[in-house]
Amino acid sequence: MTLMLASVLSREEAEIALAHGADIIDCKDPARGALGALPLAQVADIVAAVDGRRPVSAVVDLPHDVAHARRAFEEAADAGVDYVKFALPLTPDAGEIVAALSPLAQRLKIVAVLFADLGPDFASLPDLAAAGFHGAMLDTAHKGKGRLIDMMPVGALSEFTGLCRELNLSAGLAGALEPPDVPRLLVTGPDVLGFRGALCAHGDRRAGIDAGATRLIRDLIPTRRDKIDTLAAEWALIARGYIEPPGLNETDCVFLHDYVVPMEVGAYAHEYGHTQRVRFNVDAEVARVDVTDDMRAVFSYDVIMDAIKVILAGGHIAMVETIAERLAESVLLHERVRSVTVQVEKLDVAPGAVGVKIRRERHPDARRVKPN
Ligand SMILES: O=C[C@H](O)COP(=O)(O)O
Repeated sequence: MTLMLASVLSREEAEIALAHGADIIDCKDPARGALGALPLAQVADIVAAVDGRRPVSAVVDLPHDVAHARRAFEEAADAGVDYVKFALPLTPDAGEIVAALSPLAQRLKIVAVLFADLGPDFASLPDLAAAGFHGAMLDTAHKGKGRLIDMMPVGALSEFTGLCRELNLSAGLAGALEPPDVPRLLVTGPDVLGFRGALCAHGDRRAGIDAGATRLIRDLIPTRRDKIDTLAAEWALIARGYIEPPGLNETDCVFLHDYVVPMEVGAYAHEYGHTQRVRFNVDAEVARVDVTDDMRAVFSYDVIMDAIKVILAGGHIAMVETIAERLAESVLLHERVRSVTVQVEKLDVAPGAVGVKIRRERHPDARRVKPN
C-alpha cells in the first residue's frame, strides 16, 4: 500500500493535510529549498497538533560534524517526530556519517534522501540498510527545474524501489510530482509518495496547502478500503474499477500504437550485446466511468509507455513472448483495465515484422467489490 506524505510548515497546514487523507505529515520549510528544516519549536507545534493521529516526519539539516549531526537527530527525536529525513551527502565521508548515525536508528526511523538530479548512487543503499535506517527517498534538489520523472526514467525509479524492497528499506519517491505522475509512479511500487507543490494552489510549493488539491492527490492513491467513508471515495472506487459504476458497463479503448524502441531482445547469441528495433501495439479495454477531465478517472497511455520502459530497464530479454506477457500483466494491474491486447514485433530480423500478439483478460476474481 503506497502512503501519501504531505509536507507542511504549520499546524494549520497539518490540519488540512490530515482532513484530506495524508498518511504522513512531513515538517519542512519550502522557503529553504528542496529539504529545508523547520525550527524545532515549529516541528514540536505540528507534532502537538497532529497529536498521534498520523506519523510525523521532520527534515534535519545535516551538520557535517558527526557529533553535531547526531545531536541534531536527537533534538528532532525529542520534538516527538516518528521519522527524520536528511539529505544523504554526496561527499566521500557519507559512509562514515551513516555509520555514526546508526545507533540512533534504534530509537528513530531514519530516512536518507537522495536527489535524482544530482546523480544519486544506489550503491549506497546497502549501507543505509546495514545501518538500520528505515528507508530512502528519491527527491529533486532543484525545484522548478522539472519533475522527478523528468530527472530519472521510470525504469530507473523502478530499479530504486526494487533495490529498496530487496534491502527491506522503505522506498519513497518525491520531486515536484503532479497528479498525472501518481498512476505512473504507482507502477514502480513505492512505499511512499511525497508531495508539497501538488498540494498547493496552482502547484506553487510556497503557497499554502489547498484542500481540493490535497483531496485530488489522496483520491489518486489507492487507500485501504476500510477507510472509505465518503461518496467521493466511493466514486474513486468506481473509477478504479473496484465497484461497477451504476448503470454503466461500457468500455473504452486506451491504446499505444506503433511505439518503436531500441531493445536488447532475442535468443540467438548474435542478438546479445546490441539493440534492435521493437514495435509495440497495445490496446487496453478500460471500464468507462461517466466523467471527463478529472485525473481520478484517467487510465493514461503514459501508464502503458512506462510499463514498457520498466521492462526495457530490466536488460536483455530472450523472447518477445516474455515481453508481451510481462507488459499485459503490468497493464492489468490497473483496476479499470478489463482486458489488454499486446503485439510485440521485431523489425530488424526480416524484411517485414515478426513477433507475437496476445490478449489477456482480468480474472473475474480479481475484481474488487465495494467493502460492506
Ligand atoms: O517529500 C516531499 C517533498 O516535500 C516534495 O516537495 P515537492 O512536491 O514540492 O517537490
